[in-house]
Amino acid sequence: MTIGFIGCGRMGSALLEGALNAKMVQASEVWGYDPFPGAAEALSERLGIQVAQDNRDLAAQSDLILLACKPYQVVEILQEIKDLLTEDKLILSIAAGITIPTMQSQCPDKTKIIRIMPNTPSLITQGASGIAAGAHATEQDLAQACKIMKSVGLVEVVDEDQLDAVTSLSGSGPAYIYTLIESLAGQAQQEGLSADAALRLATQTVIGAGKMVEATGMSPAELRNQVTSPGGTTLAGLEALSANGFESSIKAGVHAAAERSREIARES
Ligand SMILES: NC(=O)C1=CN([C@@H]2O[C@H](COP(=O)(O)OP(=O)(O)OC[C@H]3O[C@@H](n4cnc5c(N)ncnc54)[C@H](O)[C@@H]3O)[C@@H](O)[C@H]2O)C=CC1
Ligand SMILES: O=C(O)[C@@H]1CCC=N1
Repeated sequence: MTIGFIGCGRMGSALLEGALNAKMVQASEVWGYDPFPGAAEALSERLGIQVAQDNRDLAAQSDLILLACKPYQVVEILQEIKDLLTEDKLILSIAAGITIPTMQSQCPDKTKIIRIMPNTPSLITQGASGIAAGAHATEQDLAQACKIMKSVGLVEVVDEDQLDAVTSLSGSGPAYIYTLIESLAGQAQQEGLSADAALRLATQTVIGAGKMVEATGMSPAELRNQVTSPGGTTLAGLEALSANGFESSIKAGVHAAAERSREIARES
């Protein structure tokens, strides 16, 4: 099997490295193309992959073609490689908001397509991705796509219409958490901590709380109760958060991102 990466930017190179680490393929069976000078060449020097001359060369060489370019480039690139898409090839796309029907409409009738919504922690193998298969993709195709994504983190197989929710949660979510860390650390500084210590403590608190949910199997509500003593500091903090709209702000943020994802899909 050969895998080609159309776009060797942040996400493309992370997934490429993940596929190699998972030993799905040898470096000599991986192709990369990126018009940005040196992008694919740098991966070739570091990891030993092959550099394609252009997207057509890459499509001809690859059994599995992973679109890791910007969303607005997907249709144009599929038009460019359309005549090379034989029935055995599998297209994977991580482009936000570009639906399987939109991609299918640019490809030969039976083209196998799988759509993925990853997130940036995939760059450090801590990703959380949603995966949805198109009508012509087989169970084996889905298993291959899952294997690539599992090499960089957690994977949930979903229906395509659930990918907007995945985008609004785990796709955009790292940005919400960075904002949370910034706010926690910023206020702790006001309360007397140094900037560095506040950032370290805020970051580890987010990591530790997430790992508690994962490791204990307890619900977030049960874990919250363990922290909250009657008449204590946590209760005072939680009440102030609630009075200032914490939960409703988060719900509004996730909803706005999901709506924007649906809107981008309609426009594509
Ligand atoms: N950054 C994020 O949080 C997430 C990004 N995505 C999706 O991942 C995709 C890639 O995003 P990033 O890696 O963050 O962007 P990036 O800008 O780092 O990478 C995109 C790459 O595509 C290359 N490119 C431009 N024109 C091309 C062409 N004609 N053929 C081949 N390659 C071409 C660019 O030179 C660039 O290196 C996007 O579609 C985005 O929607 C999905 C989930 C999360
Ligand atoms: O902001 C965006 O549109 C992309 C999709 C998910 C994360 N970044």
